Order: sequence, then C-alpha cells, then structure tokens
Amino acid sequence: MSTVTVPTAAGADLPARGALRALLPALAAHRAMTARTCAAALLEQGSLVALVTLAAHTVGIAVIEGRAPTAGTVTALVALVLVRALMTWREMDLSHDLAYRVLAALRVHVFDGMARSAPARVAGRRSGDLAATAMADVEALEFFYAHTTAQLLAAGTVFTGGSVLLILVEPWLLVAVLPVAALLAAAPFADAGARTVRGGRTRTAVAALSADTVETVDGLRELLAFGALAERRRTLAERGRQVGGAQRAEATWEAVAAAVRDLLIVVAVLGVVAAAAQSVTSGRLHGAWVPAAMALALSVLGPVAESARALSQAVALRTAAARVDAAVKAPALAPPPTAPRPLPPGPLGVRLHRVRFDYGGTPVLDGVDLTVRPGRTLALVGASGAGKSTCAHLLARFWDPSAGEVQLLPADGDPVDVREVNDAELRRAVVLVGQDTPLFHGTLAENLRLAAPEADDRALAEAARLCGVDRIAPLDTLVGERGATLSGGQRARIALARALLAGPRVLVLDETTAHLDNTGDAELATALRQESRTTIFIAHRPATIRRADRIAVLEDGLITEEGTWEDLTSSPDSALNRILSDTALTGHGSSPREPDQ
Ligand SMILES: Nc1ncnc2c1ncn2[C@@H]1O[C@H](COP(=O)(O)OP(=O)(O)OP(=O)(O)O)[C@@H](O)[C@H]1O
Repeated sequence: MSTVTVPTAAGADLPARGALRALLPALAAHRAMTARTCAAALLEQGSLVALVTLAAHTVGIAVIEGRAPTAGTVTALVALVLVRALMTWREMDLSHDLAYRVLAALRVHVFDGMARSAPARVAGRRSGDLAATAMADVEALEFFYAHTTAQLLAAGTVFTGGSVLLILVEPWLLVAVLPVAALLAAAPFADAGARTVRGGRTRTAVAALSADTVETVDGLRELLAFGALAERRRTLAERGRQVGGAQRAEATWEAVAAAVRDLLIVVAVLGVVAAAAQSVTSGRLHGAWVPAAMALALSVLGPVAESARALSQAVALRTAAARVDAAVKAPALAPPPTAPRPLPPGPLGVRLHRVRFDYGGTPVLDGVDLTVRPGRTLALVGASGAGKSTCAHLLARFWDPSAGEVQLLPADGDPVDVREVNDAELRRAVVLVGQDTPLFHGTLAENLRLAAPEADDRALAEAARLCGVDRIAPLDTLVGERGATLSGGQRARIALARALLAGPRVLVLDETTAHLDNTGDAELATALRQESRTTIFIAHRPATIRRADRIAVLEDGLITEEGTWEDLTSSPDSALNRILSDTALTGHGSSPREPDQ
C-alpha cells in the first residue's frame, strides 16, 4: 500500500496507510456474527460455482453423449439454486446487520472521543466537520464492514478450493486463469494511492460542506441581518460542486478500473478456451467434461473480480477510516487519575498555585496564585482576553495547567489536586456556568434536570423559583433548539437554576448574568446566597463584582491585585479602578461607582 496521507477539513494530515486495518478490531465484539457472515458468504459464492459447473456438466453430457440429466442431477441443480438464493439473502442480511451494529458502536466511540477531548479539540475544529466524522464518515464505512471482510475471506477460500479441483481436472485451465486472478487481486493495491487521494478529496469536500452548512444554519439570523445570504448561498453551491466534482473523479476512476477488470476477464475467457481446446485435442480431457471444466475455471474468477472491485472501493474510504480512527482514539486532555482520591465532605474552597497555561503559544496564565476559602465568594476581574475563562476552565478541569496546581480546599484536611479526583465526582463538586450556556430541545424541566436527572419535583420547583425560571413559562413548556425561543437573560436564569439543582460545592459563573438587567442580576445574586458554597464570579459589571467577599485582578497572566471592594477601589491608581473605568467606557457595565442593587 502507498504511504499517502490525507488532508482533513480540520487541516491535519492523517496517515491513510493502515487506517482501514485499524478499524477491524471493531468487529471483535461481534465475532459470532462475523463468523456467520463469512459462512454465509462462503456458501453463497461456493454454491454459485457449483451450480454453474454442474449445469455446464449437464449440458456437456447431454450434447456430447446424448444423455438426459438424471433425477439426482436435476435435484442437485434445484437444491443449489435454492441454496444460492437463500445464502444471497442471508449474507446480505447478516453483513448489513453486522455493519450497522459496528457503526452504531463506532458512533458512540466517536462521541466518547469528542467528549474526552472537549472542549479544547472541539473548539479547534468546526462543529460541522466533527458532525461529518460522526455521521458521514462513519456512514461511509458501512460499505467496508458490509462488503469486504467476509467476502474477501470467502472469495479466497472459493478460489483456493476451485484451484485444487482444476489441478485435479486439468492444470492448464488453472494456468490460464491464475495470472488474471493475480492481476485482479493486485489491482486494488496498484491504484491504492490514486484512490486514497480521490476518496480523500470527497471526504474532505463532504466535511467542508457539512461545516459550512452547520455554520449557515447556526448563523442564519446574522446572515439575514447583514444581507449576506446570497453570498452564503454561493459558498454552499460551490461546496456542493466540489463534492460533486470529487465524486465524479472517483466514479470516472472506478469506470476505468471496471473496464480494465472486464478486459482481464476477456483475456481469461480466451485463455480458458485455448487451454480447453488444447486439452481435448491432446486427449487429456473428455469432450463431455469440457463445459464443466471451463465453467469451473471461469466461475472461480467471479468472486475474485467482485472482491477486487469491493476492495478498491474500500481503499477509497481510507480517509473516512483515518478520520473516524483519529476521533475514536483522541487522547483525553484531562486524563483520569490512576489512584483517585475521594473528596472529603463539607465545603470546598479552591486554590490555584503557580498555575501556568498556554494554548500552544505565549502563556495565557504565567504563575497565577489565587485562593478562595471554602464558602466565600470571589470576583475574578480582568480585561478582555486576560485569561479569566481559562482559569474557569482549569477549575472545571477541561484542561490541565502546563505547570502548577489547581486544588480543592476542604475546610479541614489537605488540599486535593483536581487531577486526583474522579471525573464524575469532580463534575458534581465543581460546576461551571458560561455566558451562553446552550439549552437542548425539550421542556424547561428537562433542561433543568440535565444537571441532576434524579432531582425530585420539589427540588426542581425550588431551583426554578429561586432563579425566576417559573416566571418565564410553565416548566413543561418546550424550548426551541439551543433555547431559540428564549431571551439571553431567560437562558441565563435557566442555566443558573440548572447549576443550582446539581448542588455544586464550587460554582464558577463566567459572565453568566451579563445578559440580565441590574435587577435580574441582583435577584440571581440573592438566589445564589448560600453559606457553604464557594462561588467565583467572572464579571465586568461593577455591582456584581462589588457583591463578592474578595476581588482578584488578573493581568499579564498573573493576579496583580487582591482584596475587598473597599480596599481596591480606595486607591485611585488601582488596577480594579482602571478596569472598571474601561468597562464603563466600553459599555460592559454601569459606572464604577454604581450602587449595589
Ligand atoms: N481554545 C483556545 N485556543 C486558543 N487560544 C485561546 C482559546 N481560548 C482562549 N484563547 C486565548 O486565550 C486568551 C485568554 O482567553 P480567555 O477567554 O481566558 O480570556 P477572558 O479573560 O475570559 O476574556 P473575555 O473577558 O473577553 O471573555 C485570549 O488571548 C484568547 O484568544
């Protein structure tokens, strides 16, 4: 096979070689079914060879010796027709069933891979491109699982069996078909590079079309608002043309390959005719056996030709296989602990100790030291792009710092590094709510229960009441996909109620209330008041910042100032005052001296 690499819409080159082989272990979970599929394919192909050979033999006997077929021969012919028909159905049924089962499992593995590497990897790739891997690439592999593995094994077995018979009957007939069989079998390997490249172009074009389509659907309102729909339509039409062009190039290549395969079969027919004629004239083969021998020689080529066609088509799927394999094997960005430590009960504070982090370039955080005692509130303040959300993501362990530690602080006892805590336990203890928390298609209640499926109706109603969700609509109201039917402020209320329902011990709010007016912001602040919970606000609004027990200012990758509102605003040169003035100027919040709500 060639060493071609295939470009993906994500921009990374994936090794094509071995990509299909890497997906074979997926069959291991279905060994019995794979074996049954192989048996059915063997019977299907073998019965056809036997049927054609016996039919030709019957004709030979009738023509040369003038004998009518016996009842036994007729019965055998009918039986072979029935076996062939039954096995054709069985093989198709089993191979598709097997393929769909493998694909269903693969989709889950792809999703698990995305979840393992989320959000960093997801953030680095367009969602439509990811969707193309989970849907189109996985779907394309149906052909590989349904039409190649079992069929190749069966074709190899049938050809070997037929060759043994030919050696016994007339070896020259085998000599006539063997070179053609070898060429047919070699063909998929000979043009593997060209097919991989062409197949890769199709998969990349499909992924780009998927990415643009998803973005278009997502941004339809903006496109409409800026009158950019016509341009977008042109882009999508161009993407469609690229997919069509790539598919046409594949089809043209396959048409040429099919013609070459047919030519090889013609050569085999001529060779078999010549070998049979020579065998009869030299007296090695009785005339009555000639049709059967020729039929056997040519019919064993059928499965080889068919397998060559299937393998060639499968080779074109190497890009799809490589994309799926890469998604399935995506490494965890926050690997699970080898020896997990349980979190002690009671309130938990947080501590960032000399934390450094970068996204692959200059460090965003360069030695952050920050402590929030259990049950206290802290406002993390900084200019746009200072790294506040990055701190929040580290607290929720979406990523691990490149140096330093992120710890949870029990009221008594030793700090626990978040890397030592089981994922499920950490997710229960630390909840992060962002500014644009997406909602899912379903009722308000279902969206709230996402965080705590086991929550009873009373807890649900209480969380909804605290955050004013019950004033938006009854809890059994359907919200559109991503909460399209709700305002930004309403979505914030739901996101917060959802977080409270989960009962976190550490709550991180990343500009969650930015969409709310001052009254709504103050209302939610009241809802959040709870002695034992540690809360970290990332906010630009002075009133929100002022409510926190302490305020920390993040600048140049470091905490440059920390203290109470009074401490930090009393000095006119303080970083907080500067940031609040900038915020007021940029319209993020009200005036720096805005009274508490
Ligand atoms: N997934 C990512 N990949 C690469 N760079 C990123 C990623 N996320 C954030 N950054 C960069 O890291 C820096 C800090 O971003 P971050 O979102 O943490 O800032 P922030 O203080 O929360 O900003 P804002 O107040 O505007 O939300 C920015 O320069 C940003 O461009």
